[in-house]
Amino acid sequence: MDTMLQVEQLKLYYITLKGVVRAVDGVSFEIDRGESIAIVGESGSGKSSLARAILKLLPRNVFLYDGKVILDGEDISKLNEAELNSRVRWSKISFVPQAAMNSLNPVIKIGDQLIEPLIYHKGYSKDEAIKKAIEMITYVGIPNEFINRYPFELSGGMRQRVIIAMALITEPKIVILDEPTSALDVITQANIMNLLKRVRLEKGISYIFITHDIALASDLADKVGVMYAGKIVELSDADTFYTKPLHPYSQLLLSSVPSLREDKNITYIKGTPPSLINPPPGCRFHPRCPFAMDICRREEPPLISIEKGVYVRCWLYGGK
Ligand SMILES: Nc1ncnc2c1ncn2[C@@H]1O[C@H](COP(=O)(O)OP(=O)(O)OP(=O)(O)O)[C@@H](O)[C@H]1O
Repeated sequence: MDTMLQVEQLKLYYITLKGVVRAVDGVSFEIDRGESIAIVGESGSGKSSLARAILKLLPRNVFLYDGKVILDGEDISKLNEAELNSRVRWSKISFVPQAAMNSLNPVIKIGDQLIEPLIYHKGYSKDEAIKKAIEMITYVGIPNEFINRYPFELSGGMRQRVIIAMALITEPKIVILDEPTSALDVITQANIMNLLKRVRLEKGISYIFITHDIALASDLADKVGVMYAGKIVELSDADTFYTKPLHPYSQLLLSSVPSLREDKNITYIKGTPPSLINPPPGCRFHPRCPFAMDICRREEPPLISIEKGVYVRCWLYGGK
């Protein structure tokens, strides 16, 4: 197949007064052209940090940034800011950060905000950019006269559509969406999900969809990566993941989701996610794991290959 993005042993550590936070600790996965992955996990597991590490959008307190991010054959983790801005960010990968709809500039009209990436990253003239902005805003389901409105004149769902239009306007190959529906009511959430599905189908775009809501992720993803304490603990195709989750953490995550179709017992995951400054030795999940064995407390499990495309980081599946 045609690999679009390959993330290899990516690490992003932060330095703080309390110590080094290992937010992304050796994450690897790949996606083919047009394929999508959902990265799921509890709050604080490192999902947003992973998104920023892929784009090399690093805060000032970085302690370590390491690994490879190979996009369309080029390792973009080695590029400098100027190269990333001119050739990669927006043009090849767009990023919709958490709560992006609230970060639209309140004093600039929607249209002027939409054309910015085209002018700065794609070299469009203003007239060409306006034409494209009108086309895009209509495509995401907003009447074109809204390009002359200010963000406060739009509902939350409309602002999220504007953000999606902005992410798509430069025709990137990959869009990273960090909790794209979490601030919206359920009906608007469903509408935005439908829009994202349509975009995917029509434009053949790849998504990296970051969420703590695994039920939502099931709608969009071909693959699922479960993050726990900075590491991927299960990587699988979506069908296998939702029908036969392997890692005890994945099983607990899935059984904590209520379902309208089945009468099932809802369980919750006891305890809290570990500190990323002093994570537990061995498997980072062992203090919360109902199946923890001796080895889990001592040695970190490797990512074990179960079948093609299905990996799990758990001693229950072999090893020593
Ligand atoms: N700049 C930073 N400096 C220090 N620690 C940070 C920084 N950014 C994030 N962290 C810490 O890194 C860990 C991972 O955070 P991150 O936001 O990546 O997780 P997340 O899974 O996306 O969580 P959420 O869903 O709540 O956003 C957390 O412990 C967080 O407090």
